[in-house]
Amino acid sequence: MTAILIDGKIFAADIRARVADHVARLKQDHGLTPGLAVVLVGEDPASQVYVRNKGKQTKEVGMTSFEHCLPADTPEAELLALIDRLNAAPAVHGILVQLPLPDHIDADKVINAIDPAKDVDGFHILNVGRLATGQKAMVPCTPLGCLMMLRDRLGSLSGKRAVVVGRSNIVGKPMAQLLLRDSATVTVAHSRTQDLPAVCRGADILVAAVGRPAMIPGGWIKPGATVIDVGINRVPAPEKGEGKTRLVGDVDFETAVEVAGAITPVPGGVGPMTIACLLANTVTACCRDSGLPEPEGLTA
Ligand SMILES: NC(=O)C1=CN([C@@H]2O[C@H](COP(=O)(O)OP(=O)(O)OC[C@H]3O[C@@H](n4cnc5c(N)ncnc54)[C@H](OP(=O)(O)O)[C@@H]3O)[C@@H](O)[C@H]2O)C=CC1
Ligand SMILES: Nc1nc(=O)c2c([nH]1)NC[C@@H]1CN(c3ccc(C(=O)N[C@@H](CCC(=O)O)C(=O)O)cc3)C=[N+]21
Repeated sequence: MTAILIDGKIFAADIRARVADHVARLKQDHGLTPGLAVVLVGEDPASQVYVRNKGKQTKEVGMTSFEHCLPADTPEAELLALIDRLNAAPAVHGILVQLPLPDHIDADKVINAIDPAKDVDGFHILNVGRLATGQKAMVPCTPLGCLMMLRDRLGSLSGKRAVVVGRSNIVGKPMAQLLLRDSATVTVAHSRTQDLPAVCRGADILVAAVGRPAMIPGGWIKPGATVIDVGINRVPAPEKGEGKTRLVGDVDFETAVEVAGAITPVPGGVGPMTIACLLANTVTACCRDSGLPEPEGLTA
């Protein structure tokens, strides 16, 4: 059996087109342009690439992109002062502070300083609490993208057995909340989970968000399961030449594709959806801010 490939690139392009449509209407009917501010502290090359990509895609859908790249030794107080300014800026509807932050900065403090209405990452404690209690929230982009692909693939998730491997605040926990909200039976596994292979084999829906290259082999997957691979791991690729690397997920794609019913590839799966959902959240934030109807089908 060979799994159906869930193409995140095509899916994300469709979301971006719908976002662009809504942005055009906001401009035409209300003279509004949604704005997204991305803040990067430090010079991590991978993060710089992501920030550049986000800026490019933000402009492509007709929104305004504000980029703030600060040196790695920026004092926490200075970052907090920037967030205050962005909170107060009417042209900024969404704020994203790229994680991880340098060690001398308290990430929780920074995240909770963002106006919850502009928290397009959905990491602010108020949005986390709203999601957990079923109130209208800003939903974290990566889990939101995964949920959209799962709903598209499976229709209803009700009663399905879902296993999320990983319990981070940015992926695993909000993913579990979204699956629970759609009435899946959810198990959250992590580094202390006993007999992880058996836990995974029970999953109709398996979401891998660990950060360990190809750690989940086909033998851990229930035949026909839907597998969402969130992992983004850069590994050496000597076959491409000396010093070259390639991206792999947390799932061992070659063996998993033989067992799963459907699977997301890496790259080209969850990653592009994350950025598309960030743009969607920014439009949603802009509409909520102005008391206008939100775009349909772009929120959880
Ligand atoms: N595609 C995208 O858009 C995005 C991709 N990512 C990628 O997703 C992956 C996960 O990211 P993130 O959630 O931030 O990572 P974290 O490092 O914050 O969390 C990793 C989780 O995996 C668990 N874990 C680690 N080792 C094992 C193991 N051997 N068995 C079972 N569980 C284990 C940890 O358990 P414990 O809590 O017990 O330590 C932890 O809960 C990374 O590869 C990251 O690059 C992240 C964000 C967006
Ligand atoms: N505040 C905050 N919010 C985030 O959402 C956030 C963050 N910090 N820090 C880092 C992680 C990681 N992340 C990715 C987004 C897109 C791709 C992506 O587009 N990946 C492409 C490949 C890109 C490449 O080739 O390098 C793909 O999978 O096809 C990957 C990873 C968002 N994150």
